[in-house]
Parts: sequence; structure tokens; C-alpha cells
Amino acid sequence: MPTPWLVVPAAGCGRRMGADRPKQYLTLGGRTVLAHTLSRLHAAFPEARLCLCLDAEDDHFDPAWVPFSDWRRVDGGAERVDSVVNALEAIVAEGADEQALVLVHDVARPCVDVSDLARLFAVVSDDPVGGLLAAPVADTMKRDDGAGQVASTEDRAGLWHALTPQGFRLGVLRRALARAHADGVVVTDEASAVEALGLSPRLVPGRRDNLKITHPEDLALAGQILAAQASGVVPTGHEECR
Ligand SMILES: Nc1ccn([C@@H]2O[C@H](COP(=O)(O)OP(=O)(O)OP(=O)(O)O)[C@@H](O)[C@H]2O)c(=O)n1
Ligand SMILES: C[C@](O)(CO)[C@H](O)COP(=O)(O)O
Repeated sequence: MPTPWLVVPAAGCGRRMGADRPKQYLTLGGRTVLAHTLSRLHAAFPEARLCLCLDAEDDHFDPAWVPFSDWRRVDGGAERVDSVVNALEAIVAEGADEQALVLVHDVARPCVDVSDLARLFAVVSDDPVGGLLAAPVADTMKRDDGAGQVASTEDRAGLWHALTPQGFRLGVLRRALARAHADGVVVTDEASAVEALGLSPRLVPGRRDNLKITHPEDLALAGQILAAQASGVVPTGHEECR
């Protein structure tokens, strides 16, 4: 199987976290979130080529946290999607083929499981469209009425949480993001842009502990997940969600 390109958007400012620095530079067990995330990706894809999207004025980053030998820093954009587009242009500038496989993974998801990464890669390598790690919705879903009360209970059958990585061919992903930009749509993930082309990305069941650190309480949770994974006490649970 060919080596993938990895795009790691890490140019966010962590507004919802509200910390004294972007959340990718908060530490878990003495290591930054960014270092944890890159280490998981490296364990699965040691030969991959990495594009790391960082804010141009980032003064927290330390290159010692990057375990990849083939990596480049790319300027982030105003939104996540703009950071990803900048990375794709950097990949094109290096002469990558339209068929090159690109996996995009949020820096804010340090608990991603190495076997999930391998499984996603196997699926998207063999799929003409590509796909994403995802987890079925487990709770009863309510829609509000805009005034703090329940308007309805939604049918959760067939609903999934979109996780990352999301993996697509370079050509498809560039076309999809260019179309979203032309249509004035700010997509929050790659798959939704690809869907808007009329294509159907594969849903690859992944562990639900691949959480995105977003709000303050998520940090402690991520620390506990990493510790539990390291001690081997967390069952994989994959079979349940397939
Ligand atoms: N302009 C941006 C915005 C976000 N991201 C990245 O996209 C991922 C998902 O975004 P999110 O969780 O929203 O991160 P933040 O933008 O940092 O958080 P917030 O929205 O709360 O400010 C993160 O890895 C973040 O660093 C990025 O590379 N460039
Ligand atoms: C890409 C993503 O992680 C999928 O869940 C997510 O859409 C990005 O974060 P946001 O909070 O929706 O901006």
C-alpha cells in the first residue's frame, strides 16, 4: 500500500476551551496534546509525509514534538477548512499525484486508536471515494425549540458522529473543497464537502473515545482515556459497533 500524506490542522485558537494558550499546547501527563496526537499518527504511519498546519504567529510550537522525518509546516487559515486547503496546495506543490491518499486528522484528537487508524487506511485505500472514522450516536436525540425546551425527539437510527481521520484522494478532496468555497459554504469536515459533490464516503466504525478536546472538561477526560489505554484496561469494543 502506498504511504499516505497526513494533514494535521493545528492552527485553531481554542476559543471554547478558554485556556491561556491554544488547546494543542495544553499538557496531558507532561506532554502536549500536539505531541500525543503526532505520536499516535506516527505509530500507525511511520513513513507518512506530514503537513502540519500552524498559525503563522504561533510561538508555542516546538519542532522536537514532531516524530516524522518527512514533514513541513504550513500556515493555517481563518477556518479549519482554510488550513486544510493550504496543506493540500503544499502537497500539490511537492508534485503529488491526484490519486495520492490524504488523511486529515484534528490535532485536538490525541486519543485516536492506532488500530482504528490502520483500519481506516485499509478501507480508504481500497475505496474509490474515501471515508472517515465515525461512531454511531448512542444517546436519545432531542431538538430544541430555540427557547430552551424540547420541540421533538429525533430518530437516532442511522446517525453517526463524524470523527477524524477522514481520508480521500488528493484530487477529489481539492475539487470538493474548491466547490464548497465557490458556493460560500464553510464545511466543518472533509466528508461533507465530498458529499456535496454527490459522492458517498464510507463510514468506518471507530472507537468513541476518539474524542475531540473542545471544552474545558474534555481535557481531563482525554487524560484519563490516554492513561487507561496505556495501561491496557480499555477493551476495544469494535465488534459491538460494527
Ligand atoms: N483556523 C483553524 C481552526 C481550527 N483548526 C484546527 O481544526 C481542528 C478542529 O477545530 P476545533 O476543535 O474547532 O479547534 P479550535 O478552532 O482551536 O477551537 P474553537 O473552535 O473552540 O476555537 C483543531 O485541530 C484546530 O487546531 C485549524 O487548523 N485552523
Ligand atoms: C472535523 C471534526 O472533528 C469532525 O467532528 C469537526 O467537524 C471539527 O470541529 P468543529 O467543532 O465542528 O469545528
